[in-house]
Amino acid sequence: MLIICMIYAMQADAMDVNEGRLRILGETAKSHQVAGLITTIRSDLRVLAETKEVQYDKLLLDAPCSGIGVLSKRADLRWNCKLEDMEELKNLQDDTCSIDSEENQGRAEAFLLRHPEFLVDPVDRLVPSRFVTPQSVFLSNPVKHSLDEPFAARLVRAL
Ligand SMILES: C[S@@+](CC[C@H](N)C(=O)[O-])C[C@H]1O[C@@H](n2cnc3c(N)ncnc32)[C@H](O)[C@@H]1O
Repeated sequence: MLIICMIYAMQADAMDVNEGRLRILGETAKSHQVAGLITTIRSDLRVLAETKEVQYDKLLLDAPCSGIGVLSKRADLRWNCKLEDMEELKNLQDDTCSIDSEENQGRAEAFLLRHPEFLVDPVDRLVPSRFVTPQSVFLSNPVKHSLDEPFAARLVRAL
């Protein structure tokens, strides 16, 4: 739901600068009876990346993008996070609501160039083959498939 969901054992830390989004997450978690598993943290991810006081094994990044994959609903034009801030991680899932390859494959490829210790974890065992690109990441067509999250890449630290 939020920009990142950091998972440690059965616990998840959800971080966002937007208090309203965190409140909605808290309410949703409560209604699904998993509130005890999620800690919401109001913070700027860039600050966390600089202090590096916390380390996680897995991270789901739903970073701000142009949102052009869901233009019928909204357009979030900020792009505040840098994938390279996540270099301490073992697993990273990068999702966007965009159909712009520069914001999708372009970001993942640039990260992999800077971090050769990471590899793409192929998504073909997780989603139908029509959503799997030759680079083994998830890509859907919002018009054709009526899905709001057009892109996802799973990156795993190999070394
Ligand atoms: C694409 S939206 C994620 C929306 C979320 N998946 C949801 O369904 O509510 C990106 C989120 O990143 C948050 N955000 C933007 N810059 C941030 C930053 N520097 N640190 C933490 N959160 C940030 C925004 O407040 C926004 O909620």
